[in-house]
Amino acid sequence: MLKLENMTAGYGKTRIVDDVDLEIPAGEVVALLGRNGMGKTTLLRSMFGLCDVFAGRLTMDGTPLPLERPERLAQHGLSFMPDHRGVFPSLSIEENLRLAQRRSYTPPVDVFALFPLLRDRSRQLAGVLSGGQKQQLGLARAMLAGERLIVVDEFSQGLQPSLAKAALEALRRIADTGVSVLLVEQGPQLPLAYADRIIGMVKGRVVFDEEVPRLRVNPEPLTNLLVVG
Ligand SMILES: Nc1ncnc2c1ncn2[C@@H]1O[C@H](COP(=O)(O)OP(=O)(O)OP(=O)(O)O)[C@@H](O)[C@H]1O
Repeated sequence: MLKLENMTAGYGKTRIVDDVDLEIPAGEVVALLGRNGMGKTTLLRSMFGLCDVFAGRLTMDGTPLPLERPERLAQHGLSFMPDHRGVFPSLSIEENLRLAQRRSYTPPVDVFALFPLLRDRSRQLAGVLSGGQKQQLGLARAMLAGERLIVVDEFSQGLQPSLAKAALEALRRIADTGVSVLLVEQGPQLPLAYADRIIGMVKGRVVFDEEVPRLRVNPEPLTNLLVVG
């Protein structure tokens, strides 16, 4: 179980994320939704020491974790794919994947079956890939590294719909083995189909946290979140 308590964070002196509590139990896929500029990216970044944190605590299964950069938290099995995908452009696809792979962990999903491009072009530099192709590499890296937690910003950015669906199904299978998954997504369709919970964010605060089956019956909170704000 990942637990984030009283997170308040931003940039310089500006507070963007305001006193957010978040829980993601092992085995759950949680989607974070909200209109542009509401602080979703900043909330994810705050967990990985990538913005200024004014207050807040991160624990995994009750053990406090430092709010440190992704490469440090990777040692604990926590992976983060940022909105710019976080791939190493001057390394090959193969090298990018090898760096992400944990020695003692194999995810329950074959990333090459999911994204055949990664095998077909394994020797090519990541820097020459298109945005959608980098997204596939970034997601594969997150799946290989996230033994306990996978955090993904802008999940379906640049992916064709069938691939986005397959990738989320894969994350669902990974979660089913006890991994916590948190993803930011622009639209509600994929989260409504595959997530367990949806968290809504407005102006740096969590405004609702609802089980997906309830939202399927009554999507009003989602409509308010994404249309009215
Ligand atoms: N590096 C930065 N320095 C200063 N302000 C920033 C920085 N990055 C983001 N912001 C500001 O923080 C606010 C929240 O941005 P954030 O990217 O967290 O929102 P978001 O909900 O992820 O939106 P989007 O979907 O557009 O990415 C915005 O007002 C943005 O201008």
